[in-house]
Amino acid sequence: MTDIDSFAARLHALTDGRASPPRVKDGVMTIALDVGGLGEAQREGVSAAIREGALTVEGVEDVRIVMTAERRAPRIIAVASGKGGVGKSTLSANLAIALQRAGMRVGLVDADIYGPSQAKLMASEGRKPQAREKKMIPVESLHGVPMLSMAHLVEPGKALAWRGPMAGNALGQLVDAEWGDVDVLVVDMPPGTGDIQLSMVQKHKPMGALIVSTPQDLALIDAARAISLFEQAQVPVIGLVENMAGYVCPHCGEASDPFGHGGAEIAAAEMGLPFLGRIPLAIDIRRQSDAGDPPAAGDGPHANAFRAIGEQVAAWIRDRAA
Ligand SMILES: Nc1ncnc2c1ncn2[C@@H]1O[C@H](COP(=O)(O)OP(=O)(O)OP(=O)(O)O)[C@@H](O)[C@H]1O
Repeated sequence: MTDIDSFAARLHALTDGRASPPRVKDGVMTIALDVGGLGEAQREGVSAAIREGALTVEGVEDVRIVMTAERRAPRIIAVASGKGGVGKSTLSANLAIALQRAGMRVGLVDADIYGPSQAKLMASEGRKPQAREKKMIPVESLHGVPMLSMAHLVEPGKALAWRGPMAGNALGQLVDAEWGDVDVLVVDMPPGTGDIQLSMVQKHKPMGALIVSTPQDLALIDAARAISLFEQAQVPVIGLVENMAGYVCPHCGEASDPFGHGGAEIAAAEMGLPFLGRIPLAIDIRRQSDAGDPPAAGDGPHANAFRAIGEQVAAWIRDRAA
């Protein structure tokens, strides 16, 4: 026999937070289950598992599962780094596209309130979000990923002189927008471990975080700081990505490692975290990013590098959401 509290904890894990807290009256346990987005077989599988577990709770003779199709908020995947300029925004944009190509419904939020760059990277500059019932409606990007960034709200080139709480509110508006049937929201975090990052992990509870670093020691020390922020907030770190690894000269073909080689993979192993892959330092990646044409949307070795990372993240999300 199980007690109701331990069953409630198991229920949460079993349903990925889709179930209401269980209530028992006259031997009947009642649970509301949000089945929005679940297929028939998944609904039946989850219901059967709930029923089986519920009947082991002391005093429960029958189980009533009320299915609701309430839309749930998208799951958040935060892309973070300790240091600025290591390629978070580049990875976020390409990850969003790679996840979409892996069959997920993806949205993108630029949480870099003071230095937004996603509108440029995703070719959606100049678009203005509409609002419905006080919620923003994301703008469409050229690549079919709905997105929101401060860049869609403020005039280009204007500096934002906001204090922490205002920036936190702005982030809330971007994240709690009208995301429709989006099931995964990739959030491009600002660098470091300040107010926005705290408000992100505390208020918006990402499902997982991806950490980007360049291979050299200094960047890795900062990455460790970002990892510890997520770990303290009990946000699982999906893994580490090494960016700007290895440079192949487009003229002579000679390979060099301006920022060192393999540092992030070693650091990931030391911290017991998965290493998800490396993205080379390549002029084409910079050029295409500046032109609003993320490599992941095309073909070739760079697209493949982002796709391989996207597939691992998609598998991680599916594992957790199953
Ligand atoms: N793998 C790469 N090869 C070549 N250039 C790259 C690569 N990754 C990123 N860049 C370039 O480096 C610059 C910084 O990248 P990006 O803006 O993605 O970093 P960031 O960590 O988001 O920066 P910030 O801290 O300012 O938000 C950009 O000009 C980008 O095009």
